[in-house]
Amino acid sequence: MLILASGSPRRRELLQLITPDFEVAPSEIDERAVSAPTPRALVAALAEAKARAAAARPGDVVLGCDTVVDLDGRVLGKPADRAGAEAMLRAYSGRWHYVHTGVCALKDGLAHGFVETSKVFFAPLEEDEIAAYAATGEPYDKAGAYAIQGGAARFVTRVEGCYFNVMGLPVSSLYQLLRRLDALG
Ligand SMILES: Cc1cn([C@H]2C[C@H](O)[C@@H](COP(=O)(O)OP(=O)(O)OP(=O)(O)O)O2)c(=O)[nH]c1=O
Repeated sequence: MLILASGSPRRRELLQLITPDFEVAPSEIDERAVSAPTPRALVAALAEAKARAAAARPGDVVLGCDTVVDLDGRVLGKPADRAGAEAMLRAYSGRWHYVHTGVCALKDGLAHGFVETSKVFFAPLEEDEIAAYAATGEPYDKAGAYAIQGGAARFVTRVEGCYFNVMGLPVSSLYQLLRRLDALG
């Protein structure tokens, strides 16, 4: 069985685009206990830690994932509060940033993983737009304080790379990996 070790409703929806045959078993890890030299190495390590923390039976393939925004090498995860969310949105105004998602598929104790990177450009934002978006509450459970599939769609003028990767799961690359691991039923 394919197990999605994630509590994210977005990831569940996106995995449905690949296969209906999976179970969801969110794994709780202390993300602050994991460190890495680069944002890409960090999402890879967190994805593997989430996959290894989930309960699995022999033959299962367990999927762990982690998404962060990378602004000039600085990792932006979920904002702590409204001021934090507004500061992140202000920082994206009129420029590119990267979004990295680490994916780890664990099969018989062996980790098969990759990191996918997309580039996102935000239009120049004014203070009233930033405040209004933060006030919707949408940024708080999102890496980097925005949802490209939600209200932040208004701000994103360009995406280079996989759109779904920005939402939390690089659908096409993951499909290829799951096919290779014979995990698609
Ligand atoms: C940038 C961005 C992130 N996100 C979401 C996807 C993820 O749910 C979340 C990234 O946080 P993560 O810590 O990667 O994941 P999570 O805590 O939501 O779920 P789990 O650890 O159980 O797998 O941000 C969007 O939905 N849209 C976006 O545009």
